Amino acid sequence: MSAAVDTAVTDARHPDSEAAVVEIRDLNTRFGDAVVHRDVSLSVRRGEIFALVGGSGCGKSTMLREIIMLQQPVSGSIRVFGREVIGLSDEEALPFRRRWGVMFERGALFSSLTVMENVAMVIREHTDLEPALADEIATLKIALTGLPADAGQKYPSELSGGMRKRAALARALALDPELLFLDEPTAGLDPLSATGIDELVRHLRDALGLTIMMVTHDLDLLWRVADRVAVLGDGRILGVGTMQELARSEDAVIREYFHGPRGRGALEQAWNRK
Ligand SMILES: Nc1ncnc2c1ncn2[C@@H]1O[C@H](COP(=O)(O)OP(=O)(O)OP(=O)(O)O)[C@@H](O)[C@H]1O
Repeated sequence: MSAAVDTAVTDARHPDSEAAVVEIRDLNTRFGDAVVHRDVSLSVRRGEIFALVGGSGCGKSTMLREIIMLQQPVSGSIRVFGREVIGLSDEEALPFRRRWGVMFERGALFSSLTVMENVAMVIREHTDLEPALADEIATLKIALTGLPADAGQKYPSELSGGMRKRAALARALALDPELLFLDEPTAGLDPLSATGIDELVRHLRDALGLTIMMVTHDLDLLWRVADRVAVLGDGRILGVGTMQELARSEDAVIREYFHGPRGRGALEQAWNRK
């Protein structure tokens, strides 16, 4: 591992608590005998786009699910906005759920509702706003994601994959979150649509001052938007740093990830863009 990545790992293990929006310490997760996370520690700082990467089945989505309280780890600490979230009741979890937005891999839109109804539903569920005002806010959120004005009246099945991702993002933004979780935001998209989502993610962070934590396999997305990246493997964090730092790492798994055939292609494109 290079010195730069070493420093970054140390930094992640002893995060600056004040600036950390998500802070994970000594997280252990097991399913039966299968160990998924062993003493994993990392932190996501306010305002950054932080990505979690690693091979299939290494526990990225599980970690996301633990942070958003859909699943419980065996042990460890997960602090969000400075407060421990492990073990909270549904009622105690509600104020947290209002402060973050989540976009799941498959969008998780209700197929029987229009895009507008999907977004407005979240606003109505969590606020006392009049339906007309909830619809107005939903329209704004839909526009914010770059969808055309008529998209609100369409059903998810009438949209392209890229438009569905945008609609899911509009729903994740419904309650003006400070923190956004994205699970594979570009999965299943053609390169052009994926590039549009890359730009949108960065634009939303800059325009709304969001903190974004995402799980992705998309190396182009990582090069384009991630401020810092954590590589998960063998239950541990193998390295944390900028893409430039990680690309210089001597860790065998990280090297394979960044310098294997797919990684090389993305690396070349990243250099060509400079
Ligand atoms: N509820 C569960 N019960 C049992 N095993 C589970 C459960 N959820 C996840 N696992 C296992 O935990 C491991 C990590 O799964 P997870 O979905 O977090 O991986 P991932 O890194 O997100 O993978 P991918 O990149 O393929 O989406 C896998 O071996 C998976 O089979």
